[in-house]
Amino acid sequence: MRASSPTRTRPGNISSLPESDEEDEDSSWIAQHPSALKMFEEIAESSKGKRIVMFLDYDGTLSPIVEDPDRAYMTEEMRDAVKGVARYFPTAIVTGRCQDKVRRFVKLSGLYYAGSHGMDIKGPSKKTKDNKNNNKGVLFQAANEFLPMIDQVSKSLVEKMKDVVGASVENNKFCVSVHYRCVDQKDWGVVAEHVTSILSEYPKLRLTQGRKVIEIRPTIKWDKGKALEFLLESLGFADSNNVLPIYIGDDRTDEDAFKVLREKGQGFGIVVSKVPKETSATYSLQEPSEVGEFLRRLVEWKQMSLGGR
Ligand SMILES: O=P(O)(O)OC[C@H]1O[C@H](O[C@H]2O[C@H](CO)[C@@H](O)[C@H](O)[C@H]2O)[C@H](O)[C@@H](O)[C@@H]1O
Repeated sequence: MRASSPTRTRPGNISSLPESDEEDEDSSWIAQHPSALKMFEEIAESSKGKRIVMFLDYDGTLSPIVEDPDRAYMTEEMRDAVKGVARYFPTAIVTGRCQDKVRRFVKLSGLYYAGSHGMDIKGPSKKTKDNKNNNKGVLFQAANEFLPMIDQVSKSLVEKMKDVVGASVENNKFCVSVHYRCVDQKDWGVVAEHVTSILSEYPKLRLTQGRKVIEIRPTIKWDKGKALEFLLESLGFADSNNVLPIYIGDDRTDEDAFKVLREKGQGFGIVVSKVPKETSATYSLQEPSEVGEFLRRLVEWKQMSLGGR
């Protein structure tokens, strides 16, 4: 499972190789995926005459990675930055988390939320006369028939992981996450074995991997890339040249969205990573604080272009 964490393309394990090799490698990666902050003017320039649509992953992008998934809070500064962006551009949170949970973390109305890797998409909620949020914003649920199965598999995993110190299971409604960040590395194999043995009874479910997490999800052809396409279409931008989608994410599952943008030749993927890794993103940012800075600059630039409003 070592490879399931963000990977760094390292030379072979020969200890005498000079450190500078690594620096060369880093600098060639950064040349291929330059900082979105350094390239801000170019990005802003290419959006002229186009409508920016912003797609934001949550964990590792808006909130720093922490040990306890239930405490992955975003800062108030980040919340303000996202709120600012959403004031000017349609904005979606696209996450592996279940939609309700990420909504509780982000705490902003007026956004699109695509939870469970895009299998559960809801538009901005509207308040009814009695001031309750209505449900009309539901746009899409890709895998309803899998709900009982996901529930069942989640319960079996909870049971099975009881004997692995540090492992935890998170039910994300249309998918399940098995976390091993806090598991001693010598027991990672046990986690993998438990997951594989349970999954062998569910041929309609598959595994993907994220940052120290194994994700179990339906075999349907749906991912964050499909969610991005779906949202662009819902916003009226299918086959439009007047749109500039920007997707910011840190994880392997975000690569599906980066690939869609690359294949469409439209917009940009921005990967959040401190280390070189294989990616289809165009630009990079090092960490969530830089994501916040990028979002704030976008807002300032938009306000300037509107004459200070
Ligand atoms: O698509 P994302 O929003 O990036 O969600 C992917 C997974 O993110 C969360 O796990 C990750 O963040 C946790 C909190 O920082 C960290 O403890 C864990 O090791 C990371 O993998 C979330 O808890 C998972 O359910 C998501 O699938």
